[in-house]
Amino acid sequence: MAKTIIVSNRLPISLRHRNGRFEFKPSAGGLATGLGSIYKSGENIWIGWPGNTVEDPEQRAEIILELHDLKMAPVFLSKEDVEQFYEGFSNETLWPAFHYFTQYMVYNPEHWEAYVRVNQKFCDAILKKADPDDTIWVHDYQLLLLPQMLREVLPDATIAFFQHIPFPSYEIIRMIPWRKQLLEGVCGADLIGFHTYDDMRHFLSAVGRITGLSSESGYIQAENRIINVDSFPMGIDYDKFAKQAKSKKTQNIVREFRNQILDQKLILTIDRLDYSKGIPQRLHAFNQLLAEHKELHGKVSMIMIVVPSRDKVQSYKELKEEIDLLVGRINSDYSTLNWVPVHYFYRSFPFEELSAFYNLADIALVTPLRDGMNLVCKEYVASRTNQNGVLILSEMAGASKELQDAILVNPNDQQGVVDAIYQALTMKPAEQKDRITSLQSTVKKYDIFQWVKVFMDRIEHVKEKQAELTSKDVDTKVINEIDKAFKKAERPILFLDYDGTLTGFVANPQDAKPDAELKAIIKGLSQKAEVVLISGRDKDTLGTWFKGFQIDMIAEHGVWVKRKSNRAEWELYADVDDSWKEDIRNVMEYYVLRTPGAFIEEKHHSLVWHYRKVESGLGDLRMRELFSHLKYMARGHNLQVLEGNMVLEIKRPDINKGRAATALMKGQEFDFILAIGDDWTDEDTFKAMPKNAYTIRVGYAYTQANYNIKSFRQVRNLLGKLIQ
Ligand SMILES: O=P(O)(O)OC[C@H]1O[C@H](O[C@H]2O[C@H](CO)[C@@H](O)[C@H](O)[C@H]2O)[C@H](O)[C@@H](O)[C@@H]1O
Ligand SMILES: O=c1ccn([C@@H]2O[C@H](COP(=O)(O)OP(=O)(O)O)[C@@H](O)[C@H]2O)c(=O)[nH]1
Ligand SMILES: [Mg+2]
Repeated sequence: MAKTIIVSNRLPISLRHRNGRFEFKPSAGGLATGLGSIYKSGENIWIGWPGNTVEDPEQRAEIILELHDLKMAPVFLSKEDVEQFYEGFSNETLWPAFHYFTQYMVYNPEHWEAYVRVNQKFCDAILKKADPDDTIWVHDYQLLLLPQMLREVLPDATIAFFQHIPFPSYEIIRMIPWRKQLLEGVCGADLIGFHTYDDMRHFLSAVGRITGLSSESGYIQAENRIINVDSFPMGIDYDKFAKQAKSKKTQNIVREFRNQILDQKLILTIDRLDYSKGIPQRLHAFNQLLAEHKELHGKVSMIMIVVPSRDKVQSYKELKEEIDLLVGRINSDYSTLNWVPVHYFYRSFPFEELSAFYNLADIALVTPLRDGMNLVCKEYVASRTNQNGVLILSEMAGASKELQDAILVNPNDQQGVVDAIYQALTMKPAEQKDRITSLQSTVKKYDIFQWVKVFMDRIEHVKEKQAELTSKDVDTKVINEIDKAFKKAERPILFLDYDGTLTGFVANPQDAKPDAELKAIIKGLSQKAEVVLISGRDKDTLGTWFKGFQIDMIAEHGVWVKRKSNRAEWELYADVDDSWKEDIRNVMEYYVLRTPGAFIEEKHHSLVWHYRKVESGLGDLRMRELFSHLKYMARGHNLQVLEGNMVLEIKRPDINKGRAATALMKGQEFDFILAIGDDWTDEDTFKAMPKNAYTIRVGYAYTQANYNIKSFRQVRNLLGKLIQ
């Protein structure tokens, strides 16, 4: 039976050195809890780094055995791996880039090499455990290359990826020299998840611009499959926090603390040591609050927990010093014998004590400058079982998209943060209750178990969608069937679209000339069958490229036809009334003037507005504007506006490839019909074909055709086989 493999840089345990031996401490982290039901069942497993360097082979063997019982398998990292892959590329290049701290980014090719090497190490470890049809769920920015590495060896595996940190705008991603490899790496997955819609749209835009893969409604069209990109805001184990808040143990700790701080109001902040968390900025705001509101002295204090993290990375070391200094300054400026403004702890706390802090705090001040999600704010909400307390939350945390009833602040607006703290300190119990109750219902509903379920269901959905599209793939069996039918036929006919079907796409349409291979194929076919080139191209280009070929040509989607006899001239196939063109051309020209790079192509029956040379993004925007403008005008003229690949075309609806193909076959009997095309204009051809025809759409889009085929290369192979 297929199994599920969870992969993350860190395993949900921590490995500690004690008395010359290693000890494991299982992590109670949200992700570990949420995924517990998955990796602990059946043959499933979690693969990752145990979080310490272990060189001794005997110790390694021991660790492997012990982890095996916990349903985990380790990937051992050497000291160099830790320095270059973990501290280096992951936390000195990707982390600052993805959190918009470009000033901390390091561009070190050795770090990049280590990143590739360690991703490969993870891949090898997985391959030792994985079967071809397993589901592999990869987590986070340390492993961006892994999905594609896995895909190359396990083409049919189900691979999903979730990123826990933000995905920044293309403008940031483009700064990374290895951006293309990184994006292509992630695109090895079938499903790619982010915490928020903004992360996902940034990702889609970067993929479009950097890899050239296009997408629609969250589906990327890769060469041989679709990839779904979606937003899955992660939750916490709500009941665990709510239950712990009421437990005897936690309540005892709360009472003890309360006895010491009496009726002081408490502001709680909890973060890993990280510049993305905005800790110094928060201290500055607290300092300003104390300067502005003398009446609060002795009545309010801050409990600041900073959990040590990545302290070998230079920017983290400096941050630690800055925080130490600031806390020292505030306390030395304001402390009295019985009041300390900032209680600062540089360590982590056990769950019961953490819960006690959440319980005690009148206010949680969560003001990261950037955060993928931020779970601390959700844990605070879940712990407020007395329905009071105020959450102040940064707009820059993913969680702010869901927690709209918090007091939302811009962490860069120091005065705004000061005002928010004051508002929280003076908030009436009734308002506190309203806000916290509403926050609780959100956090409770979208908890970590719901998150895992929704993500896993989505994986299944994507696989079904992929299967639907590839079920019609032209495989060897189909090729043989077509070949046999073709060779048996006495009067075969072939309708072949040109761009995207017989050749690939190029930036300049005039460069898509037929090469020697294609000419040979068409020539060969024309000796055995009626060959009809059926294209949207203008007649002069087609006529020049295929001069002297014994084939029929339909140009401009069916406006012109040229039969194969040598003396034949281009004939108008449709009577064309072009009186509408002037009005429409004027409008299109206006949009050309406003859009550098855009141009108009005039065909007999249509006008086409091209934007493939326009700055990416702007082209789309203008096209949408022009679309709605033209749609309005089209009604009056009985015209049809169609969106194509980087074009907007307006034309008469009764002229199309299907009509032309039908007219060409009229009164004749063919015992073999094959039609191949790659876009919506070819769908008209497919629809017009009799039932016994073979119809093939290039690419894995939804289609009226009986079959899909991967690319023009496979089309050439198929046609090549017919003339052998
Ligand atoms: O493994 P470390 O280098 O010690 O760092 C700890 C983890 O930090 C990051 O957490 C993020 O995930 C949270 C849950 O999705 C999210 O709420 C938060 O906003 C993120 O910063 C990181 O993504 C993990 O990979 C690290 O293990
Ligand atoms: O002493 C502590 C302080 C915090 N946390 C946990 O650390 C996590 C921090 O997650 P968050 O998403 O807020 O930030 P990240 O560190 O992932 O960037 C939360 O689940 C906290 O409960 C902890 O285990 N021990
Ligand atoms: Mg085409």
